[in-house]
Amino acid sequence: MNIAILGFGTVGTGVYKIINQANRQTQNLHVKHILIRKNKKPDLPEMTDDIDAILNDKDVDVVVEVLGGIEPAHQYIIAALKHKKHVITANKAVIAQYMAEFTKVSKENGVKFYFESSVGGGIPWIQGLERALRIDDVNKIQGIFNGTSNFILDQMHRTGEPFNDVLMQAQQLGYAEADPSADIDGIDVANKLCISVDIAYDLFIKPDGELPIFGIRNITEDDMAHFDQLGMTVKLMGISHQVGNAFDYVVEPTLYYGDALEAHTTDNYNLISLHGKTIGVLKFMGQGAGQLPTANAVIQDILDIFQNKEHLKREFKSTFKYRSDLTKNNYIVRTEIDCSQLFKRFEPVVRGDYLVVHNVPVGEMHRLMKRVLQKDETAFMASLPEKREGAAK
Ligand SMILES: NC(=O)C1=CN([C@@H]2O[C@H](COP(=O)(O)OP(=O)(O)OC[C@H]3O[C@@H](n4cnc5c(N)ncnc54)[C@H](OP(=O)(O)O)[C@@H]3O)[C@@H](O)[C@H]2O)C=CC1
Ligand SMILES: N[C@@H](CC=O)C(=O)O
Repeated sequence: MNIAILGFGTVGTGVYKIINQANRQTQNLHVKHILIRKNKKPDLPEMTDDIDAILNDKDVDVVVEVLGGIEPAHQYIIAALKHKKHVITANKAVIAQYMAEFTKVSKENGVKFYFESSVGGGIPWIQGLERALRIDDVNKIQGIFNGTSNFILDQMHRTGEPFNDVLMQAQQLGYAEADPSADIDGIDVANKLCISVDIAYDLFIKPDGELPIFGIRNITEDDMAHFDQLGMTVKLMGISHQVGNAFDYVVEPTLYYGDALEAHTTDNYNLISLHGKTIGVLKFMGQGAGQLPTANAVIQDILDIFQNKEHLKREFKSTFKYRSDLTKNNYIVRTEIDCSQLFKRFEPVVRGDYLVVHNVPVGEMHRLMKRVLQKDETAFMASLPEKREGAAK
């Protein structure tokens, strides 16, 4: 099976390395072309800067898109599908925007479009979700979907190092996006949550407009110490529920008690859960970012194509509507401004430097926090877990 890799950065290099180890079932895979940027000097014989040469090469069976970003990734994926090449991508940003188009064009051309590595890096999450959907409706998804932000929060918690130092380490380790603001501002989680929701509810939604997103850019060492005193650990979560004809989704920092599995998800690991009627809660854990785990998931997709393994068919026929008040949470807020008035409907209680508000519809909380951020751009918030007997809240 002949493969063309578009983009030779962290993931592209990983795919090349694993294929060239030719171990077990990868022995029949062969990298024929690697697309590099124009003006870049090729340092491997497979390298070319000519996308048309790749598209027009009849011997290329699979195109692996790991350029990142929206264009030209979108354009190249569509062109490859139209040239009857199977496409595999790790690029969640482009999938979240164009999942419906990619699905349609791949069907029309009788080729596969697979993207296991785009959500959860090396974790077989898409495959697990698709398997669950063979039997159950999945009506809740919740996950630590971003390796970089998890690495940052975990390192800050364990070592007390400042945010920017830890972010730099995540970049050096190959976990972060080319623009790491996608990791720390929750955009990457939003992309992955939307892809998961697209599959779970058979509903195509884009990560813009109504999806409430609050990232971890503003978290401080003092916040971490405070949460620690409360016996809690903070994680950046993507969460969606579906009830009747409605669904909701949110990306926000969330506190967990020390005995929750989420609290024990360290380093670049992700932990993604689904809920189905007969399976109950199913959790998937593994390295959510990094060269080899991500490349491993890319190659699993290539092997699925090689072995003619079908994935779930998507039709996007559901008519569920987004409801911003489907879930209500308690939240802890840190801001220098007095916002008791703003939150007066939600039983605000001042706890030292923090304000705790109760039973706030998620969409409303994010609208109110936007107003807080206009006056105090350093403000931070996190949702609180269900109260337990005798636990601090
Ligand atoms: N790193 C990870 O852990 C994971 C990454 N992903 C996704 O995989 C994709 C790739 O990520 P990653 O490998 O980390 O990113 P990198 O930035 O390391 O690699 C991308 C490579 O593609 C090159 N490139 C970009 N645009 C073009 C173009 N138009 N023509 C030719 N080459 C181009 C870049 O060149 P240059 O350096 O010159 O810009 C770079 O070498 C992204 O979509 C990312 O979100 C998914 C899961 C995990
Ligand atoms: N930047 C992403 C890479 C994998 O998707 C992350 O940190 O999770």
